[in-house]
Amino acid sequence: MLRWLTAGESHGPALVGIIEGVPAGVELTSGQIADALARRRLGYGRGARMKFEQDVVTILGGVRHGITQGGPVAIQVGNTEWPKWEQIMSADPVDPESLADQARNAPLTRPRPGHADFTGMQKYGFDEARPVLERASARETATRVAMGTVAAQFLKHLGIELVSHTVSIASVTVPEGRPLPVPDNVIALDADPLRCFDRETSDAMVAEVDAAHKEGETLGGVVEVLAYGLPPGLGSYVHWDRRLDSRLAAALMGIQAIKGVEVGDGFLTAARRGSAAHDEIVKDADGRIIRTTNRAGGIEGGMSIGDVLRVRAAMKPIATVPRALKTIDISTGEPAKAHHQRSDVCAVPAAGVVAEAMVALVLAEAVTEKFGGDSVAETARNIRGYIENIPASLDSIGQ
Ligand SMILES: Cc1cc2nc3c(=O)[nH]c(=O)nc-3n(C[C@H](O)[C@H](O)[C@H](O)COP(=O)(O)O)c2cc1C
Ligand SMILES: C=C(O[C@@H]1CC(C(=O)O)=C[C@@H](OP(=O)(O)O)[C@H]1O)C(=O)O
Repeated sequence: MLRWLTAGESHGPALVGIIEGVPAGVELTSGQIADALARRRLGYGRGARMKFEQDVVTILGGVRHGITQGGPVAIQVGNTEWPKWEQIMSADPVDPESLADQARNAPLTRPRPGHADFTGMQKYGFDEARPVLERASARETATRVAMGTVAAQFLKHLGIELVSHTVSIASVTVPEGRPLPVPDNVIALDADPLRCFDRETSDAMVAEVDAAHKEGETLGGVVEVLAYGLPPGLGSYVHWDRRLDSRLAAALMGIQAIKGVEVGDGFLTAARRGSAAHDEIVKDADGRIIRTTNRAGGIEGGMSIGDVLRVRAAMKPIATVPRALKTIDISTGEPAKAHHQRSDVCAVPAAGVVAEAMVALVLAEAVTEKFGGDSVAETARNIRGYIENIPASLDSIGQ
């Protein structure tokens, strides 16, 4: 069993994550986690905070000399902005006088539409939005990417690799039918300003972000995560919460600002006729059982089928719109404009990296569930044994 938790606030001293159930023997260094966090900071359209803040990674437990030991892996991601927030976000009580003259401490009484601010105040009994936004902020996704790096390293040992990329920014979309990016494309993808593999589309996306920025607007978009090298049979059809697709959907939907998830061709499939909607089963020249297409995105009956996994997530436009939206000032009861200090114009490329981490975590959990193993060598052996025991009449792997 693999489980994980995150804690920490956007402007607190640090974020922290613990992942439990990672087998021993996985190669993991703080440098790898720092590299993954740097990828999350990429993307044309991200705000000022990405430039002046650093993610400081410390592995607090579970790893020795670059190898997991089988115990919980604890990772701290320090906020370098902490000194400015030390009093406002202090865990221990502070003298209210010491805060009085700091503009930063002004109560946030103009809740921002599209954020957790207003309902969070109602639900938790706060008279301003600071305590809500501190935890609701997507700053927390730094920890998810750190946890996801552990999962991805584990999967890599088993020959499973992930790729994420940007499919659309607002209405600018990669044309249908382009070949999917493969793990070898990752460096080029990360070098693209929007993490989009299609040069022309990427240029159009940059122009779209510039136009939105100029007009005080924000943008959303769609990201896709692909997983290569999965064995057939992760997840199950026997119960709804064991389905791999339902677990992936929940994980992706659990990312701040994600409003839709598709598996494979998703909503497009609903508009097709049955004969053009599924992936027919045939034999190739070597007698191996293959699919003619991958419209299902590598999942049938809630299980991986051994083909490329393909899931998409749709992100809404950033809710802190510079051209501020209407709200009510809770301190006066009067109409007002929502609080706005700064924000990303577009965080879709970063959301792709977060989505990749969430998919890695779901897949790592599904792998440990099916194959177990206290060491990664044992997990790999169990996978090999399973594959070797699939009868020749059902062989879709070509062992
Ligand atoms: C990587 C990432 C960065 C984000 N950056 C911002 C931001 O700078 N400003 C903002 O208002 N929302 C930002 N968001 C989105 C908010 O966190 C999100 O809109 C808010 O939590 C409410 O969305 P929800 O209703 O889906 O929870 C970001 C989301 C992600 C995934
Ligand atoms: C700090 C990060 O993202 C933040 C997510 C976020 C939000 O409202 O979700 C709002 C912004 O923070 P602030 O309101 O302090 O400018 C982003 O910078 C990060 O991703 O590391």
